[in-house]
Amino acid sequence: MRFHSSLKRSDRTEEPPEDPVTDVPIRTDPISILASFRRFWPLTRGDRRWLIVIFLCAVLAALAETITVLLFAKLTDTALQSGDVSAFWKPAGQWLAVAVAGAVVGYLGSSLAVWTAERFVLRLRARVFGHLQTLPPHFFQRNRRGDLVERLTGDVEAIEALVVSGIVGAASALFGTIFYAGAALLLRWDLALATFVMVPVLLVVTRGFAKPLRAVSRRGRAADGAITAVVEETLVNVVMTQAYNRQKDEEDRLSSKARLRLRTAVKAVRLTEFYEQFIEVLETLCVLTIIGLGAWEISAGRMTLGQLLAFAAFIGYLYPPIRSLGQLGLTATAATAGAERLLEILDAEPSVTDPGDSVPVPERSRALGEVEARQVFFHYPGSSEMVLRDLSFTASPGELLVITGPSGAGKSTLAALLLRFYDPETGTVLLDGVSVDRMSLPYLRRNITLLPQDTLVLHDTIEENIGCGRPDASHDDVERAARAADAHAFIEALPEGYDTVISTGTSRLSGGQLQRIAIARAMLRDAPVLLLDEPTTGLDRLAAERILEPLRRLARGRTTIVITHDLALAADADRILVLDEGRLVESGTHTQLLGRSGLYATLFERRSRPHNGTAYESAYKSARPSGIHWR
Ligand SMILES: Nc1ncnc2c1ncn2[C@@H]1O[C@H](COP(=O)(O)OP(=O)(O)OP(=O)(O)O)[C@@H](O)[C@H]1O
Repeated sequence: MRFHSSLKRSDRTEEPPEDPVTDVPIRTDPISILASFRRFWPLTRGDRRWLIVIFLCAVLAALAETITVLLFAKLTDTALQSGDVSAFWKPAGQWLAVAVAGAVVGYLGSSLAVWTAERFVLRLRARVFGHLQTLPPHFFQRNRRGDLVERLTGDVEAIEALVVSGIVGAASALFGTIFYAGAALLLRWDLALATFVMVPVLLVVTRGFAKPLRAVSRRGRAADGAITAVVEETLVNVVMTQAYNRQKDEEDRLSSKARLRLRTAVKAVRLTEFYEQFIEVLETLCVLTIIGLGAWEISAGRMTLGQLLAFAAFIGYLYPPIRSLGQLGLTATAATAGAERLLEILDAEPSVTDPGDSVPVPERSRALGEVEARQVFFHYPGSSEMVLRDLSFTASPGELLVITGPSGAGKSTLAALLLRFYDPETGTVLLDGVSVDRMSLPYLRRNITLLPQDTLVLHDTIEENIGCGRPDASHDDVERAARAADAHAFIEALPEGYDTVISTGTSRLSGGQLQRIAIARAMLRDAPVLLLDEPTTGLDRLAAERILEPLRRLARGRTTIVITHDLALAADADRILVLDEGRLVESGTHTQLLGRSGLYATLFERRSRPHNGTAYESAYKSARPSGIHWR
């Protein structure tokens, strides 16, 4: 079987060094503005015609501006200098008409630019979010959730500033530069050339600012990510924070990241402000040069006052677009920091590929539920430790299989392989005799229902939380499933019943009640294979017993694989597999395994006397008749 050995950046064993303050890996291979642009430009597909319209608007707006300056010169030289009021109306009317036309195209261009930019953000966010959801569990173990959230929000917008607003701004600045420079050259090419010497100075200065700004932006983006990560982690663990009086520690943790953000923000502002003021001084120098030269030319009779004012206006107009071109360079530089962070997500590869339509099973059909592992060897990407070794077993349709063993034996890893979050290095996992890597992922996962240790709750109503097991389910279906899961009574007792909104961490429901909601969801889903990962973890014996009856109903007629340390659950399994250090060391029924005096018997013995006594064992024995029986 195929193994994905071509590890991407995020999978490498050798991790890049981390920034000591932001805890974010430092990139050693920064990407260029052009490369960032090329990677994200394809996302503008579909809006390129609007970009052309925006460019046209920019051309027309610059043209309108140029014409108004020429009309202003005409007015000065005719109506103002001669004192002939009748010469005022025509150029004034033309000026107004051109100004209105310029305002209309300006409005159109700006609105379209914002619309296009927002659509780009939407698409990019959807792309990154979509890709994120295909990534394997170990990607999320290595990246802090809050930092990923920041990438999806702040970094996405930074890239928009490069790709859409960037080129729109560049086009508008470029057309402005061409028109105003052209008009200045036409008016007085010699004077114009004399003032243009500032341009190379401007370019050199902009280049000099780009590198330090890029470094400071990268640290700023990383600090934003670190702040979001700390807030997110603190909110998720708020109970622990309060119980351990860690509020001050959490505040300090946030403050250290916020101070870094402050330092980088101040440094960035200082850099850009210094740049701005430097350009202001250059501009003033330029205007003074024009006035000096112009006064000399007027006194020699080679220039009219109107021409001088128009010329000065063109040069004055010329600087903002040149300056914004320079600023765009800085914005683009800052955006590459965001691009690097997003590409770390987009370049991370899913650990499995979906064969999609080339499935060897009828896509709509329901599997029979035979699950098999054949000589499976597996280690996690980026780790050389073999977690599963030569593992083979078969679970027949309808069979109840319990997988147990010491912590770290590889039980949850086996579940991850059955659901194909990973492919084995060698060996095969099969459903109904077909290797799982030959069937589409939706088909495979539709046929296996996972009930994980921590009940997965959507921030939604109970109705939706159960109903998402089968999207076309009616309220009656939901209620039937809830009754079968022994959840109906407590749901009905809630003031808002099935419309009660629940969410992870803030739910009003107990662990056992949440489990029963998850069981109802699984009932609706009605998959032939059921994978239960520690279904009784976190529940006391009474609550555990209470969910066993609905679990038993759920398991009926399905292949059920229960991963558990709770050997009370193992008693009625058709077969128990005992894993140790990734190997299958024992297999048999509860009675057979106890008789062998091997690892299972030892684990059972140890778990039966957790408090220097036999309380658990006697409770277990007495509990058996009431609810521990699966069948
Ligand atoms: N993402 C990962 N990357 C590298 N190693 C991992 C990863 N996840 C788990 N492991 C390692 O794989 C081994 C098996 O872990 P697994 O969670 O499957 O054990 P388990 O039997 O389910 O343990 P427990 O009963 O405590 O849940 C452990 O040594 C663990 O450290």
